Amino acid sequence: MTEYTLVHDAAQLVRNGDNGLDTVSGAAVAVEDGHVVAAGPTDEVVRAYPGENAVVAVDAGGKTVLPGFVDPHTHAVFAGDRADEFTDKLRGKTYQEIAAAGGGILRTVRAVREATRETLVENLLSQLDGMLAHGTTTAEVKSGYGLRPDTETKLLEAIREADDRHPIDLVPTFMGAHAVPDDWSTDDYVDHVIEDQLPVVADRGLAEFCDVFCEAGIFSVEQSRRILTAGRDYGLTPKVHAEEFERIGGAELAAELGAASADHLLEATAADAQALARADVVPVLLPGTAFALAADYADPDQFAAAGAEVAIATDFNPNCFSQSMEFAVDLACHGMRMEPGSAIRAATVGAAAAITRRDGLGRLREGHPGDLVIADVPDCEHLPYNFGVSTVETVLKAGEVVYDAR
Ligand SMILES: N=CN[C@@H](CCC(=O)O)C(=O)O
Ligand SMILES: [Zn+2]
Repeated sequence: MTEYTLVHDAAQLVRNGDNGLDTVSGAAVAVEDGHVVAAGPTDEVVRAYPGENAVVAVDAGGKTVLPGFVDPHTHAVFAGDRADEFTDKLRGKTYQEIAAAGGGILRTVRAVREATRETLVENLLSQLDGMLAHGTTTAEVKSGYGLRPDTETKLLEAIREADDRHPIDLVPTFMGAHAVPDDWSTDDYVDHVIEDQLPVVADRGLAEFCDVFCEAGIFSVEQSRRILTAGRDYGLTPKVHAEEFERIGGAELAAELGAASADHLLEATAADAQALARADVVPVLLPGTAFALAADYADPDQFAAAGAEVAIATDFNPNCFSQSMEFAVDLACHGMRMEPGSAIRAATVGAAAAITRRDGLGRLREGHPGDLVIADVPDCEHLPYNFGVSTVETVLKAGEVVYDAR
């Protein structure tokens, strides 16, 4: 007899179709060998996969079943803490002023350079527990707090080890171009990233994507192009931090290079949105960052109007200290004014596309990964409607219960 997991009698199941959520009421999902083998009305599913023969059967009566969240933009591996900078921001300091005074990214770089690999792994595992408790089953994690070959690889090795030890699937991104270290000219540091960091990262197969903080005063479009093109030559797919504080052309660069995603986009224009959509680059919107910076939110409508599959992410980092995709969905609705269905799609299918997983991750359909969340809400509209609390009750990864708050 085959071994399968059954989740049955859900008040609502979100399957995600080619467009829209494709919901089913009174539904069940069966998962075998890590993949969905049936997802639809409970009576149809249990006819083929009866509860009494299931290895695990979970009654989702009155609750909503949705695909596990994919978080496509995090800086989740770091050491130290910057809570005092949060208070400084509340007192009126800007992100750039804090960075210029020795805080910000370079402060976390100092802490990471002093930390052992084991500490970084333990820190990341503990953050992943928080992410899982809010429904994340796959997450991208960037390096970028090392800024030297040894410390960038230390971060990426920590990501690899945490991936082996934690149920959340991790997708590693090399981001040596996250900031310019003290005592370097930007051009020299760009050469260093290309000549001394990228080859080591690529040779050791430590990353899938290469990202750059393309921003006024950090890396110009031309410098970003050099790094991303070199990364692409090593087989790393480009991603771009684009138009966060100033619009300098990062979105156009992402379109030109066929990047997997362009992220932040607070200052992006409708023309940028169209360029991204034409090039099939996923706009990744980070409502938590705008919330933490008290900045204006990105405008999701301009990306949707251009025909893009929009993604949302936490941007979890010491400046945006939220591990929760549930909160990202809440903010996408309450802050960016996305409708609940659009926000949930952006946190699943859209987010999977942002890490080039367009093969079924983020959908609960036959043949697709059995990663799912059972939320204690009668339908998915209630998930962001009931903001500020966790509605995630149970999480299954590849059909196995990996988190259970019941
Ligand atoms: N904008 C650049 N990088 C991060 C912030 C990292 C940090 O402040 O430590 C971001 O995506 O928001
Ligand atoms: Zn980022």
